[in-house]
Amino acid sequence: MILSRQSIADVVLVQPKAFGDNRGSFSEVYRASTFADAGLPTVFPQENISHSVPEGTLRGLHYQSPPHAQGKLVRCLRGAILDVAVDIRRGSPTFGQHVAAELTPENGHWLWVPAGFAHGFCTLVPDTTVLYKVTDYYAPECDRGIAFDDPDLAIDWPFAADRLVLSPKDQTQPRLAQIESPFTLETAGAN
Ligand SMILES: Cc1cn([C@H]2C[C@H](O)[C@@H](COP(=O)(O)OP(=O)(O)O[C@H]3O[C@H](C)C(=O)[C@H](O)[C@H]3O)O2)c(=O)[nH]c1=O
Repeated sequence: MILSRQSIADVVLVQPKAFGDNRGSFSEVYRASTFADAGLPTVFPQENISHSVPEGTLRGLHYQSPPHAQGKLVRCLRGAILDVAVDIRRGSPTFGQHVAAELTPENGHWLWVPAGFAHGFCTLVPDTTVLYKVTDYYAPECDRGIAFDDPDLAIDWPFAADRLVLSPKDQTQPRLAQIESPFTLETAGAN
């Protein structure tokens, strides 16, 4: 299992090793000791699966505010996504910058998105299933969002806006400049 810190060092791409043979393959996709050695959390009290039918389904950009901020460990079980993590930690030298990674069952990668980041993905093909482990429980009162098309974020989504499928909530999220992020580099913590 290879853990690679990305252009924003707190975001980590996790690449499990696959053992192939004539039957198919086997991978250890999570090992607490490896995560602990890398300074990543090892307690994920909730796990989510979302299934998106149309290609171009965009879920995000979401985060939970403290006291229920969530780190997310994201993988794609079927189909393909462009997964995006946006640094919203006030005082961070990479505030407003993002990491994007293509996640597929074929590459088997996870993306680790720490608390203090807004998260979203866009499906690249129909019938895409995403599984993600989170470091705190769902708290609807702490559910927050940022506009996927915030020009200050300059995220290069794979489809034009008129081909994207969004929830009503995600069609009306505020821009990052319009909110006061509840996170600072100190409160969100590095990991
Ligand atoms: C997130 C969540 C949602 N729900 C319920 C609330 C709604 O009745 C329904 C759909 O929720 P929502 O439209 O917020 O689902 P997504 O748009 O996929 O939201 C997720 O999308 C992006 C990618 C994220 O990173 C978050 O994990 C999460 O915000 O599931 C729950 O019961 N538990 C949960 O943990």
